[in-house]
Amino acid sequence: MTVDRPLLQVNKAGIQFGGLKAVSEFSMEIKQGELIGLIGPNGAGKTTCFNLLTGVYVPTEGEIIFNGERLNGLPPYKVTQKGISRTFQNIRLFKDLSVLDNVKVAYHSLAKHSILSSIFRLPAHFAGEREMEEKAIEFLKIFQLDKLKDELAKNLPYGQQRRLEIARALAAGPKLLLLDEPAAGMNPQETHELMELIAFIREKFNLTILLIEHDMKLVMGICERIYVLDHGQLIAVGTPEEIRNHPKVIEAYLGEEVGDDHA
Ligand SMILES: Nc1ncnc2c1ncn2[C@@H]1O[C@H](COP(=O)(O)OP(=O)(O)OP(=O)(O)O)[C@@H](O)[C@H]1O
Repeated sequence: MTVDRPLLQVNKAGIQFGGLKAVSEFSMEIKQGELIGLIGPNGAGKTTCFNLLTGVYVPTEGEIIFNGERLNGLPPYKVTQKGISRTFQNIRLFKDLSVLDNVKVAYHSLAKHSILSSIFRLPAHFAGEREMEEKAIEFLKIFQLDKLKDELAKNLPYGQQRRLEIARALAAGPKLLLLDEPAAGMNPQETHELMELIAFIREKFNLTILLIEHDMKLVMGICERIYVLDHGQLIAVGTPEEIRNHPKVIEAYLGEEVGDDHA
């Protein structure tokens, strides 16, 4: 399934906030279909990398090439349109909207019907709405949230909110999905189910996935390659086995467990 061409290429990208180089000379190459992990101790710069990739921050150095196009300077919504979707470390849902509407909002940008037909409520609008709703329910079924479609997002337990956020990110039709600590706050059973779900959606939607995760069992269990950041710098890239035994990684995590449990 993996095709031999980089979908994402990051060349020595970085960003400085005042005097602080939050990330510097960060390079990464991800091929279509890969499932890659991004790890590092607290404050290493992982979320900042996601913010650079998604247009939240404009890099002060280097470049980001996605699908052959330079992304530097594009606003987040354009980056999404280009095919990069994400979830957030602190879940960001429309908490007072229903589960179904949370997914429809994301799907809306892809809907075929025009604004004009929506305003005049032409038949195409209703066909578009119906199509959108059916599609949204399909996504919810994959995440076993379809029976909760009318529930307000804020009423869902934490693990389900995390799954809903992934469903919404997927509904935007990404080629590359960025997951920021998808297992945070989940119990071991939920984490195990999430691992299976990530593997499943990757196959089903022919996705490329980059995930930040502190749960080493999850990272080591599903990622093919892992990038390790420390103090804003890349200190290692390799297979889970290589990373587990990498002296710089062990040093960076000194006092923490880079084994099977939480880091
Ligand atoms: N907008 C900003 N302004 C100033 N400093 C920032 C900004 N965003 C991030 N930083 C700093 O950049 C560094 C990296 O932060 P980042 O959140 O990317 O780390 P992280 O690896 O995701 O950490 P964690 O695992 O704790 O979430 C930190 O020192 C942080 O304070």
